[in-house]
Amino acid sequence: MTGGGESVRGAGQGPPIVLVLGVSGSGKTTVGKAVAERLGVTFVEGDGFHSAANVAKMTAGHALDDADREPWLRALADRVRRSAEAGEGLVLACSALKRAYRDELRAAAGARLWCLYLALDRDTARDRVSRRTGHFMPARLVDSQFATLEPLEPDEPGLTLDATVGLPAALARVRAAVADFGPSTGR
Ligand SMILES: Nc1ncnc2c1ncn2[C@@H]1O[C@H](COP(=O)(O)OP(=O)(O)OP(=O)(O)O)[C@@H](O)[C@H]1O
Ligand SMILES: O=C(O)[C@H](O)[C@@H](O)[C@H](O)[C@H](O)CO
Repeated sequence: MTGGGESVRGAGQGPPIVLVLGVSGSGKTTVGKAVAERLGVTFVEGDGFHSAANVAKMTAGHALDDADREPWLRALADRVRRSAEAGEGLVLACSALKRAYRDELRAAAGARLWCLYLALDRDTARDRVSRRTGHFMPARLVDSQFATLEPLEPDEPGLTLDATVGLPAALARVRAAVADFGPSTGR
């Protein structure tokens, strides 16, 4: 897999601040929770920071635009900054589809942001989202997610992971990247 190519250790001192990103259905919540448990750090669900208006817009089948995402990203950046300043680790599940969105979160985290990009094909994303129950995101918005997506770039510390590999393999890949982490996160 391609990706930033740096280990989490390369992301700086202290416990990691991991951004799990990708389109809807890529498994950010599923993988992010497992990674947080593995690292022994707090998991934060980015969807929980959307305004009611944003959720209503997506539920009605309309994609968010930059203006809709701006207050959401600001709130997430504040959350990330709080952990960074406290020296705490964090796993944040957040679509972060554009490079500029990730740059905003990276600025809030200082050198400690490490990106786990879950790369998924469109058909699988659509299939997963349409089968999922109890979630506001309609499958017809999956195309807009791909239209907006800017994949992880080589200079962004992190890892690009095939999102179809399954949880055990995903965790093994992350574990390899975080293997050198210190006692505050290692298990
Ligand atoms: N590796 C996987 N293999 C098969 N199914 C998966 C995998 N990862 C997640 N799923 C399933 O795909 C669906 C979407 O997963 P999840 O909710 O974690 O994605 P997400 O990226 O957080 O989505 P969203 O951004 O829409 O909240 C869920 O039903 C989940 O069980
Ligand atoms: O930036 C966005 O378009 C949104 O964050 C979406 O990605 C949704 O929140 C998510 O996919 C729904 O679960």
